[in-house]
Amino acid sequence: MTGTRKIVEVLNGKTISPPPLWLMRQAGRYLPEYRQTRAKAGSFLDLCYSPDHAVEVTLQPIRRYAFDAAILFSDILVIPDALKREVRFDEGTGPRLRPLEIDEIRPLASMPVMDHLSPVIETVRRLRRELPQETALLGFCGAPWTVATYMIAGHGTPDQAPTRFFAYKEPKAFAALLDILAEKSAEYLVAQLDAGADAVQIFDSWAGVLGEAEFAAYAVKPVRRIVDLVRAQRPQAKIIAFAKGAGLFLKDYRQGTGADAIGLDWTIPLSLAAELQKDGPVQGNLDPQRVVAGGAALNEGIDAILDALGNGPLIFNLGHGITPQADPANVAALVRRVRGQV
Ligand SMILES: O=C(O)CCc1c2[nH]c(c1CC(=O)O)Cc1[nH]c(c(CC(=O)O)c1CCC(=O)O)Cc1[nH]c(c(CC(=O)O)c1CCC(=O)O)Cc1[nH]c(c(CCC(=O)O)c1CC(=O)O)C2
Repeated sequence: MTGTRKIVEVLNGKTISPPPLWLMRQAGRYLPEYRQTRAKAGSFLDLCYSPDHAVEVTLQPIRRYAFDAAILFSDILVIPDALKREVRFDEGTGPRLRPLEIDEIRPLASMPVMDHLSPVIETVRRLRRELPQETALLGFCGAPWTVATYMIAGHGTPDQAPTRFFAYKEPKAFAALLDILAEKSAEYLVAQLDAGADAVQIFDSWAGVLGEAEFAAYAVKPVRRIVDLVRAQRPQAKIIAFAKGAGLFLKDYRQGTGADAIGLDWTIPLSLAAELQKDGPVQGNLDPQRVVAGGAALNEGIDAILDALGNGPLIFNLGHGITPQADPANVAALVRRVRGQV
């Protein structure tokens, strides 16, 4: 049945017109129905670990927009949470974790994560049963670099300076942390695939702060390790890798990581995107603020992407997650325009 899922077809290199689409963070705060469920669920992580609620919020944008893929409602920080880093999401201030000390790194290797994450895997299983047959189901994890930035600093930071500093001062310990995160993440992705995910995405959302040597060592190498570990167990796995802000470093990113498709943020020129598309599927890359602006800004952004990338293997998406300020009516307009229904 997966043959009829357009996103799986594109991940196999096929050009489909109009392109299939989904949006990062499509289940989220911009939807009133998400906010209602969120209010009932308790904390944000309670929502992530409650299959009933996580299935409900994942399905909400599918009911509204019939996106070609659902993305599992979870978060990249469930891995540190499973590693006992005491992850908390305070209202409006973003995540807080217990900052990692250097001597706490190596013991992480022997910590099991899958018991803690079993409710998320149950959510995947239920979603595959409840989604329309033609709708793909995507799983995901954070890339080791991006997850490490939260574990080292203990919270989000503007340019990940604490982690860049730590990596320069303690390169061996930092490399060990990235290795451990790659192994735990690969185990988590294989479980998502086995539970019914058609493909998985690896989010390296903070790759854009890395210099050339650091991008190779902290972004490409650990993601390649996840891809190799997953493919060693599930050779047919379809993997999307998204390194936000990577710019010209994307030229070697598909080959360097072994990913089937690469996600592009909105700062990637469409001329470069078209070059990258010659090597395989690309995903993106509308500026999420165009969805907030709506009107001509939204339409012009969509048209430029379809003109430049619509004749090759493309999964239409934003260049990063949809923001809470987006108007659901603008998302409906986006879907109609991408599908040529205007
Ligand atoms: O600012 C920071 O560094 C912390 C960011 C943060 C995270 N989870 C968070 C927050 C607070 C917030 O979004 O306000 C907390 C978070 N994660 C999520 C939500 C829901 C929403 O966006 O309104 C929220 C807000 C929760 C709430 O307040 O109700 C859910 C989430 N996180 C994520 C995903 C996967 C995806 O993006 O589609 C998904 C699933 C979305 C879906 O099912 O449609 C992944 C995620 N979580 C996170 C990151 C780090 C980078 C980033 O935020 O963009 C990333 C990767 C990424 O989106 O690029 C960490």
